[in-house]
Amino acid sequence: MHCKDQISHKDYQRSVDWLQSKTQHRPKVAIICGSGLGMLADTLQCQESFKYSDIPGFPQSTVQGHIGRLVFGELKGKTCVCMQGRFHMYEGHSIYKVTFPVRVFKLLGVETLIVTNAAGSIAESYHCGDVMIIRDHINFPGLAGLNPLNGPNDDKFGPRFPPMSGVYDKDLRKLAFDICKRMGVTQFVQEGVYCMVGGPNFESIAEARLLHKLGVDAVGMSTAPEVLVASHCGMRVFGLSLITNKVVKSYEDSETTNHETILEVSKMRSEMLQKLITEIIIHMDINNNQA
Ligand SMILES: O=P(O)(O)O[C@@H]1C[C@H](O)[C@@H](CO)O1
Ligand code: HPA
Repeated sequence: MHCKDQISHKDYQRSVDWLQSKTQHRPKVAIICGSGLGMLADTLQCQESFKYSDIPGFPQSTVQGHIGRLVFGELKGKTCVCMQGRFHMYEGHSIYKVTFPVRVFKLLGVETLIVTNAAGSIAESYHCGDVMIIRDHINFPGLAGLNPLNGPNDDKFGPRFPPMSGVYDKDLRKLAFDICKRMGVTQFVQEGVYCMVGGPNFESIAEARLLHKLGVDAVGMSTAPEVLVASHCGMRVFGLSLITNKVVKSYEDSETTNHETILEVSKMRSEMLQKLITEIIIHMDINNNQA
């Protein structure tokens, strides 16, 4: 990855101009759907959708379970934009391309970003099918210098040295938990630390044990770069991990992880997740339609 891959303000604006010429929707909330979780977009009313391949500057989704469409619409009167499929570095995209849509959302007027992902559990108490409200993250690629904010800082988006404490909005986390109580699903709900690794391989046992020692609750291959860029440009961030598999931490355990099982578990819980996210959006303060 080189800073030469960095994307200019003009390039983000080109994508924004294209989208605004095609849709009247002016979203305040953006949702990034993780592996197998794209069905949420299908529940939007008054939908208008665009294939990534048609949007200037957008890369292509290549992972199964990531459809590759940007869907605009309303959830109970609140205007949203939903990524049916995200980009991962392991697909070969630069980290700037992975986070490209987030800055496009910012320029479209989005104030709140909701990120979802499929993740493996490191915490002993977690089960497959649990939903983890993300309290914080460990960004391994970021710690190693692979950061979407590398290169000359664009002050129009945010400061050179952004803080990363308290990124996952406390009020939205509380709102989500209260909604889970009302939905009667708290037995499936956790709150914890998500760790991003580069992928595309799943973890070795020694790596899984290391993550456990570091206080990681769930591990995945996305989310942190998008959250970083959103937070840098002042967006409010809320994140959910769907626990799709248990990460093997014992040499006696012969179980292995695969993407197909991950997609099956995502499917199983997608309805609950859709309901939860819809309720969160309905109940969050949104300065709707005042672009
Ligand atoms: O986009 P997410 O983070 O939901 O995708 C997860 C991590 C890998 O991309 C893939 C592994 O099955 O699912
Ligand atoms: N490890 C990394 N990424 C993942 C996993 C996992 O176990 N499950 C879903 N995404």
